[in-house]
Amino acid sequence: FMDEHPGGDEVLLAVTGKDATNDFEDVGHSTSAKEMMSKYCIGDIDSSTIPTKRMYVPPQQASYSGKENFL
Ligand code: HEM
Repeated sequence: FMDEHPGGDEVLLAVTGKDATNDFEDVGHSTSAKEMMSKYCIGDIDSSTIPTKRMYVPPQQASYSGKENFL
């Protein structure tokens, strides 16, 4: 989906490994963008497994071997 995302791949990579709900909502995505979500949904998070203490999770960019190799 990164190659197809109209907002580009960098914004998606910046929120890997965390709940990106607020990031998604802050952009003000269109209704059709929200409908696309169901196509890409791989599951729901069991809220009872969410740690009460917030942990900082840095972007998981190290394993991405995409276009930065060509820059
Ligand atoms: C599977 C999840 C996502 C889908 C299906 C999606 C889909 C889209 C679509 C269709 C657009 C074109 C504009 C629109 O129709 O609203 C768009 C634009 C954009 N998206 Fe996403 N998006 C997703 C996740 C995210 C996330 C997590 C972020 C931020 C971290 C993000 C940031 C943006 C930005 C910055 C734009 C450009 C807005 C503009 O130029 O006006 N998107 N996205």
